[in-house]
Amino acid sequence: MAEEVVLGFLEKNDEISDSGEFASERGIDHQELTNIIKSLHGFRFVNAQDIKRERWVLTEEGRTYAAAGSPEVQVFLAIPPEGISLEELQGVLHWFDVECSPWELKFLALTRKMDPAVFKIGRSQAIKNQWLEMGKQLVTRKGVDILDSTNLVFRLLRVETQFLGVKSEPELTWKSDEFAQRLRFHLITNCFVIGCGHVVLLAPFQVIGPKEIDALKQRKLIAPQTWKGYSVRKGPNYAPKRKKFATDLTRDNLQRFEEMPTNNFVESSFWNFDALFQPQQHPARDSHDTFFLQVPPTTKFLPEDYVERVKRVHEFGGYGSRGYEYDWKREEANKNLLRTHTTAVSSRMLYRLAQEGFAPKKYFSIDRVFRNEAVDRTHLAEFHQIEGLVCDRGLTLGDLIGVFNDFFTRLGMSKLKFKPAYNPYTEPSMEIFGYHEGLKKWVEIGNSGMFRPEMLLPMGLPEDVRVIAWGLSLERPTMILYGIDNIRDLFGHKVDLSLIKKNPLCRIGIE
Ligand SMILES: N[C@@H](Cc1ccccc1)C(=O)O
Repeated sequence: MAEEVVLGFLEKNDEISDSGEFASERGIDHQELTNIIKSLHGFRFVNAQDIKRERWVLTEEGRTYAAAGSPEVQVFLAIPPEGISLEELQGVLHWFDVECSPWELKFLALTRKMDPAVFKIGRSQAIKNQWLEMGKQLVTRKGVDILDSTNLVFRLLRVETQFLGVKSEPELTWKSDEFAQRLRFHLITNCFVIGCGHVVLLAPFQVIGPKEIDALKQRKLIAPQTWKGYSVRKGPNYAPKRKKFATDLTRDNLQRFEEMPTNNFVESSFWNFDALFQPQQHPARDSHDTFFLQVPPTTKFLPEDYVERVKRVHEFGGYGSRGYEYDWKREEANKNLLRTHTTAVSSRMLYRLAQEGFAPKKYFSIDRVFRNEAVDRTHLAEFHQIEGLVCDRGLTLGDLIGVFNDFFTRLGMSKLKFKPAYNPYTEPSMEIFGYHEGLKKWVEIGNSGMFRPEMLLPMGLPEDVRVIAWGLSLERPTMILYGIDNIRDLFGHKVDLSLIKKNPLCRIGIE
């Protein structure tokens, strides 16, 4: 485990001065190490400082040449000593009489079949280098030393060795197997052509000079890249081991809950607000906070008898409540919007459950919601909510607190704070805060409560049924867990694609 390697190293040493070197010396993937460092930093197990370096990396074209040989060498090698016609040359599969092991032969064979584009570049470079005699009928090789040409590949390999931090040949095997194989392949092909293996053997480990870099850059075979890493020291919460948490969502976890259908981002104000006993003059229902739809502006269908009961509870109360004592307007309820919370789906589900006949249920959903918010480091106008609810007879606030303690300790978030809050649809209500070590402040990660009778009873649920419910941000706890201090690094167009490419996929087996 890379995390134990980091913590173990810091137990005996003051500092990891360069995460890149640390990763490559230990055969750890640097991206994986970076994620671990960020997470440890988030929990103040370590202090991490950014390091940035400008590096040259091979472009896709550069990588093909590093793997298959430079185009000019490919062309040169494809020409037999007696010469060849141009047409033939293009499709040639020429064979050199060499003694190689089977995999070496396979590599050699691969390079002989030439792509027409590579052929064109290779031919013009080979002619420019004066390696080829272009007769009317025949193309023949000139008796040349192609050390220069092999250098193209070796220059590329040298860029790569520097990038990998490889300093000598023995290091190669454990630095990168694939790279070592490629290098070996070039040594074989090029040694036998130029017959002076020791010269090229040394070449990859020489530091590449600015002139060579320039030439490679001009041929677009290399490109600059900013490499980001960390230097790491012990943090205030340092311990040689971190308690492990079950962060994976297992099939077993999921099976105990039913997933709510959250595939409609457009919702009516009725299900998003009115059914939740949210009065029509509530500020959240203003266009400053909510995105209303222009087309289509209103919903087509609402269950009429239920709408009537909702109207009555808003206006006059009932079920032991006074209601809000205002004039409830159907037009307000009809307005379409982008749902502001997935609790809109919870209200639909509970209504449906009441129609079907009550049975104890556990529901969850994870999906997108929208709010007309000013975007900053911790806010986006669209984000994801993890919604959950449990309905059964006789549930209490203690059950709700129990669920959170269990849920968040399993996610590895130990510093939690609950604060009394207000929601029109829950009583009591609690906000949940988690401490963000990086931002050095408490961050709200969710909101919760027990649904009010004014919401449940008009639906037709039995009187003793209690519903504990919560809506958590998906992004906030993720930021805390991974030490990310800007939500835009996690979601939206500024996300670093390598984060997506390199992070493991979570797959949940369904039989
Ligand atoms: N809908 C609330 C979360 C919540 C869900 C369920 C009960 C209480 C609160 C929000 O978006 O913040």
